[in-house]
Amino acid sequence: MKALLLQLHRWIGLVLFPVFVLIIVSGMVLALKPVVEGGGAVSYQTAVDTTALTAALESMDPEQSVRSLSRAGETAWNLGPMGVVDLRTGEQLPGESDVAAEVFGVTKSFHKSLLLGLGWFIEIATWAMLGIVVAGIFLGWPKFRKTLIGWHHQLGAWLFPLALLLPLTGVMMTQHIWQTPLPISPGRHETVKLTDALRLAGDRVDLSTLESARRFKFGSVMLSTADQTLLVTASEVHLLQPQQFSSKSLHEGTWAGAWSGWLNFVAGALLLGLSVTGFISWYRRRAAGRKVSLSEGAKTLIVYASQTGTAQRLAETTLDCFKRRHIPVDFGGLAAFGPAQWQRYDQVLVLASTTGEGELPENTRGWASALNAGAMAGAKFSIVALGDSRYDDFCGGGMKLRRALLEAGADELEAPVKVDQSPEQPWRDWLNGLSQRFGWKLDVDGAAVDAVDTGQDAVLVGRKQLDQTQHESCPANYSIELQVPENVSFKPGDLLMHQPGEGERPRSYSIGSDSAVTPGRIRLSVSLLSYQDEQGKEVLGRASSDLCLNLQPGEKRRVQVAHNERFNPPQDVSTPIILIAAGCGIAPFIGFIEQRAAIKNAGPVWLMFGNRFRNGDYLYAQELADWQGSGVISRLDTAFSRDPEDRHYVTDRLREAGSDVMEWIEKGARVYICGRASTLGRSADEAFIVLIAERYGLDETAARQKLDSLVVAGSISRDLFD
Ligand SMILES: Cc1cc2nc3c(=O)[nH]c(=O)nc-3n(C[C@H](O)[C@H](O)[C@H](O)COP(=O)(O)O)c2cc1C
Repeated sequence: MKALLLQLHRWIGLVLFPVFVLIIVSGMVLALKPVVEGGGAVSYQTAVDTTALTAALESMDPEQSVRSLSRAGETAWNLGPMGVVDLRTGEQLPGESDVAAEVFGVTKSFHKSLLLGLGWFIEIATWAMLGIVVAGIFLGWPKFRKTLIGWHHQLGAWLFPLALLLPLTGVMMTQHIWQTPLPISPGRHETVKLTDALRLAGDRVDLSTLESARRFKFGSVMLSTADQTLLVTASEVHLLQPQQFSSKSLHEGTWAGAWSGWLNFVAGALLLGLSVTGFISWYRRRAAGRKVSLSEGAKTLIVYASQTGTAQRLAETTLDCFKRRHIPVDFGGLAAFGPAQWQRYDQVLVLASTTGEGELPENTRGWASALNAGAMAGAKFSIVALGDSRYDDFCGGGMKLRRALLEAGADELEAPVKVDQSPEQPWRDWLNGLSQRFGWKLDVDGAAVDAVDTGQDAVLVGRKQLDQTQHESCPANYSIELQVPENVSFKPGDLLMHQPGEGERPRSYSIGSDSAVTPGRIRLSVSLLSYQDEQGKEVLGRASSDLCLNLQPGEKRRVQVAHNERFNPPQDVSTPIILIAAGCGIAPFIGFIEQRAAIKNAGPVWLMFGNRFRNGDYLYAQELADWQGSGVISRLDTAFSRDPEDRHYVTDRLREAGSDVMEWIEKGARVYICGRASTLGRSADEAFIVLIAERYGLDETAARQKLDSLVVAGSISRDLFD
């Protein structure tokens, strides 16, 4: 229910945002009317001569087109389009017309119908605004956060009655609720002329203090004197009972003169603030999901698929080369452009890296696997695949993408370029080749490419076993602390590359600390791998045994930090996070939680952790309990699959808490999943597909697509290993 309310609150707010701004701003101008008028009219010495007034009107405006007139001096009257006229002399007083009245008049028509006769639309928008404000209060009491959306929540909650005032009274006005009752009702009425109304009323009541006369509903005329309001029809004169409080006086801010005007002005400012902060927060979140740049008339598209940022930086350098020659190009992450968009360009330049074991970067896999045969017919591309030949599947990710593109019918412009570690020279050759072929004349050789990071020494400063391996089947897990130079920057979720021996492929370990919190201190959580070789002999993993057993305190190894931006904690520390880990997948999350523990007002953390036995391999049990005790972890769910009294996996917890998880995501939470690809990775995907399908009533294919889009938008990030 809350989820539905949030969707309504958000989407109605976004769709009607421009209309709300127009209504609110014009309403704020109108709220100043009682302020400008000071809550009371000027009092005059001279009694009004209604005979002179009607005579003036009849001679100057025989068609009776004037809609309203008001007193502008002792003997002067503002006759609308005819300006201000002195009744004694019949003289027109130029420049004396009431500017404020004109401004308020136009603004009022705008506020009521956008000057386009759209009264019905304004009525619907007012209902919608009321609905949004009411839905907002049902979304729960917010925690204080110093972010734009944090202010949106706080202002909306604390000042709810003020936010409600204008839309509620607006809707009441349109429904004629709590208004001064009118002695006349809709129907066929004869329209009374202003002059006739003045005569008719003048015969029965004293009009010597008349202040204004204006056409009113159903052909009537409303007259205001210093102490009375009269409604005149063709045959009758009604005295209206003054009513201080009504939906109209509250909406117009006239119930207490200037004060109530100011109050409504502030209420309008509040509504404007809520609309704008809501809109900007939504826009920022959306923009963060896609870094795209588009140029008018672009014939070339540059896309990248990057895990640790190298392919992205290279793609940005490629973009710069075009920009310097003033050649329009479009640019962005692979997943930001649908297959059909590729066909619009003469050529698409692709830079794609490899991660895992020959995989494409996380957020592009769904895009590539969704390509259907023929979907890319007519698209032309050239690909640079980044990789490292020390891995078994050299440039496997880029090559997978290339195969998928060719199978979908795209044409390749040039042979693919495979890059082994340092991309600089092969990239220059590739772009120079394309530049010559298409006559772009790019200055590729003048472009500066980031130097390849050659790594740094890391010294072992601490190591402790995280579990008591009472169970043969459990691998031993270690927390390892390494000291690197303090100028090396890293965030939780970045990878530490460690090469156990010459020519061997580097292994990557997730970093569980933040250089901003513990400068130079890299924390890893490493599982000591062991397997049986062909002869059935127990063999230890090369890299893990080097870190867990061989490396001695004070000894060093050459390591490299690979940034993994998609798996770093959210930049906005108030963003709620859900961390799902199995076994050593807890590694980065220790850093995530430690980072939040170091900050005040950090957003909520929900950790789901699973392993085999509570007693034995509940990694970091004490630290997690402490963080839960101090409120840093707001929710902690565990699952121990081999404990007879539990026998659950962490993904069972995910399934059980599914509606809460989806609600968190809808409210902007980010989900991080870390563990083995073959176990946690696969079953978390399956769980999410079921949850999404149930929540939005989708079939499996559509739910899978939605999951892919959540991954692309950064709502769900995975760091999986084998
Ligand atoms: C965790 C990890 C796994 C990798 N796996 C492979 C691989 O299987 N095959 C390969 O050729 N390169 C592999 N690489 C090397 C990267 O593709 C290479 O460093 C590339 O320049 C990274 O580009 P990126 O920063 O844009 O992701 C791997 C790198 C990392 C960090």
